[in-house]
Amino acid sequence: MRLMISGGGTGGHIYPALALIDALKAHDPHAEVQYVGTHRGLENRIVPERGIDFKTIKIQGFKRSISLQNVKTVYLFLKSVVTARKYIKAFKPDVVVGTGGYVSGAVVFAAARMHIPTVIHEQNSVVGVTNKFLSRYVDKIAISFESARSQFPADKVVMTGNPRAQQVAGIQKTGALAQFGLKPDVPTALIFGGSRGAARINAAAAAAVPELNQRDYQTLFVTGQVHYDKIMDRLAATPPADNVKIEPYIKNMPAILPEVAVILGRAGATSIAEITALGIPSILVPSPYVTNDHQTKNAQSLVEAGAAEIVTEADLTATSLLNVVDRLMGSATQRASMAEHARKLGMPDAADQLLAVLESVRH
Ligand SMILES: CC(=O)N[C@H]1[C@@H](OP(=O)(O)OP(=O)(O)OC[C@H]2O[C@@H](n3ccc(=O)[nH]c3=O)[C@H](O)[C@@H]2O)O[C@H](CO)[C@@H](O)[C@@H]1O
Repeated sequence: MRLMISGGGTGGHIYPALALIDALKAHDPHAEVQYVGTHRGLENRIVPERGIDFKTIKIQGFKRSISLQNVKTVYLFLKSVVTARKYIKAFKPDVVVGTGGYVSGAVVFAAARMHIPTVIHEQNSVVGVTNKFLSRYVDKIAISFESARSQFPADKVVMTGNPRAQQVAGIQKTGALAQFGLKPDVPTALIFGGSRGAARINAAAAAAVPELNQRDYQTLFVTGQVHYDKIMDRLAATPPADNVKIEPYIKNMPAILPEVAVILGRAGATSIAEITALGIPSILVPSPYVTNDHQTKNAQSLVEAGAAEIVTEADLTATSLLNVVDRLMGSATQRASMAEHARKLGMPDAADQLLAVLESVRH
């Protein structure tokens, strides 16, 4: 199969695309893949590192208010459709897949207009702007939450789950925490705010470091690349002890996750696919800054199943963070129960399901 895939901006759109590519290559070692992203998004760093053929398009999102910027956005969108057509003509894909982000809008739209089979993958329970726009033009729409179904044309929707779930499911512990100087046999809490880090989670976690230093559990606190220096400056007077490690970004999250006892983090859809595929107890702090508050809805599906707890961003302080993390780290029984409930929501064959959708639309 010749697969062109596009998804950009944040890790939540990129990692599902990479997981699908891995699954395709496992089934068909001769498959050819081209990834189209932007030069500004995280994909520009993550995708070429994996040796995947990577092309870029310049594009920007719409501002919610009427502005001159929107005129520029429309111009850039039309221009990017022209660029996408050029890439498609040269690569000759059998199928074009979009996993979200503005860039996938231009690529998938161009492909649909050229009568090339198209599929989009929606990670969230509330549909993103780009996928909503594309839903009119594409052949099939793969979803990860049942609640997304009614927001798309019914005849196109297939429930597949998030392919990242399959990539992490069943991964065994390898002692990967040792690379950060942590002990593999001591329970570890992972604190991170999605693929880009979250200022409020960082502030609460940084203020909690003097206390975390005293705990008999370990903490791995991932700040997000752009926040790292600021957090380390802030902690100059109260540096982390040996049981607390602070990192800007984790490159190989699938290796780390099976070793984590509890996650405190955002409720991004791809994080949730990982949490449920592996059965990790979680404390979710939904981002209030996303479209239609979709992270709260993502999180609620886990809370209702007894798999997670929610702390709102407004309630998140060093004290509330310590209270909830201490409580879960102190109760192996509660963790085991949450883990079991989380695992029940997991979709460990999601990448195969999505591959089947790709095969079904191929001419
Ligand atoms: C602010 C924002 O717009 N967030 C959206 C974005 O979140 P975001 O990009 O944060 O995505 P998710 O939380 O869904 O996924 C993050 C991904 O990055 C990985 N990771 C994270 C940190 C790290 O150091 N290393 C690493 O590899 C995680 O393992 C995971 O695979 O896309 C999601 C999926 O469409 C949406 O649900 C989120 O609402």
